[in-house]
Amino acid sequence: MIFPEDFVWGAATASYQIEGAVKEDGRGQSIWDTFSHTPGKVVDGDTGDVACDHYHRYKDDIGLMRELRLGAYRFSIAWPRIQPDGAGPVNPRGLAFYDKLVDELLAAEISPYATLYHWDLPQALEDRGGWTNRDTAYRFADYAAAVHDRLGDRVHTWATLNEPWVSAYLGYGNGVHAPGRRDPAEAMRSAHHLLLGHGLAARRLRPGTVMLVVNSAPVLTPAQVGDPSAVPSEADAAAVHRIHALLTRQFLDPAVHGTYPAEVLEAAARNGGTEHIRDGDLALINAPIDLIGINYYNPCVVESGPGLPADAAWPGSEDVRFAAADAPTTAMGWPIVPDGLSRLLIRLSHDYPEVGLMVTENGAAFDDVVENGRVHDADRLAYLDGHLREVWRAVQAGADLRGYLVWSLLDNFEWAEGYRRRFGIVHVDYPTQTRVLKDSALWYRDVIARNGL
Ligand SMILES: CO[C@H](O)c1c[n+]2c([nH]1)[C@H](O)[C@@H](O)[C@H](O)[C@H]2CO
Repeated sequence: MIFPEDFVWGAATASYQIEGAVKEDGRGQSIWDTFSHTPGKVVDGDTGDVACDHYHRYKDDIGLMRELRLGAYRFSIAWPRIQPDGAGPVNPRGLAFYDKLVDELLAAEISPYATLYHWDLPQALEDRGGWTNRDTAYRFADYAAAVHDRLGDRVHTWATLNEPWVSAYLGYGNGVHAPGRRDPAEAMRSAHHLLLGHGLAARRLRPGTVMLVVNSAPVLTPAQVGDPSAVPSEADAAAVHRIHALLTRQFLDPAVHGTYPAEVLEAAARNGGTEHIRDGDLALINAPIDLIGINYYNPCVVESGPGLPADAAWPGSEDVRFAAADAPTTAMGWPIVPDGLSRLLIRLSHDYPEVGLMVTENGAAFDDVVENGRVHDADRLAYLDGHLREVWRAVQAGADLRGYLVWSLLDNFEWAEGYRRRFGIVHVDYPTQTRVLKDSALWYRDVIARNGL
């Protein structure tokens, strides 16, 4: 299975998950600093205070990327390093870190892909309402412009947001993520303001390549997981359609087509109203973009559940049951369904033919053991192999798929799960910060060298 000649192979990380140095060089506090230091929010009371100490070890980590022959590295920029309070003058020492990071990547012949927002909102903005406050969208666009002004001569691929659904619905809906608020109406307002920030920022990142990164999944009934030809009941089909609208179309329809699905407007009307959606907003959100970044881990399995209330993370999910899939699971409990990725990519290439696609995250957590300086992570290697075969199938089916970025380069701070869940193809021993290339990393290096499987 050989991929197109210009197919991009890379890896992804995010600032709060790997950098550490949370009080260094003028960095301000983020909502994840606040959240992780709040007792009971993160497993084992873990925080990103040190993480992988990437802020100090980035040159060595880029050496590992070069050893793996990565073509691209997707990282995120910590807004609180650039504007400690989320607005106003740029902190030169914060920007200088990314300046050096980018130069080191270019020296290693690795293309820098910068994500501007991967969840570490400056706490000062949260204190003024965070993403429930429309003004935050405008602050985000100013921040994006300041970063682009400094790095845009060398960074040519930009992601505005990482997974606005997660930011809105886990941050403001069920509170599992920072800032830990639990209000469906606030979640829906936040989703809209995140999209507004995306649209305002996208216009200020040209002439770069601009993408919106979304967590997405094929929404399937339990029977469809193993049998794509399974015919759902009318009620189950309606549940699938509605959840696909809430999970994926809520973000891609406005960004690519300048419209909201009716299901989203109906959910908003039942959860706080739609006054936050002002005339002209959708035109602002619908800024031209070049790519949709797809973060895929597993399908979303649903069936009708008459009488069930909406899930707090899913305003509008009344009468829907989120079901288990008949499949093996990762250490996160997520079902392993590789063909879900090809089914998703082919569907999105049909729904949004105007833009290209890139897999910006795919990977798996398994419990790793270091034996004689090696990590034989056969389960992660099998997961990646199975999913890459589906990426290849999607390309053969005509999807305009530009590349694949594995999540993640390094074991890192896995949000509310802390450090107990390891997604890296490189093992990190946190007490010593020793890095070890897992078998999956050595395998991935060979995939890249062959440009295929
Ligand atoms: C349903 O999974 C989401 O799409 C998702 C999974 N993941 C993500 N989003 C985030 O973008 C990463 O920061 C996480 O570390 C990573 C692993 O949990």
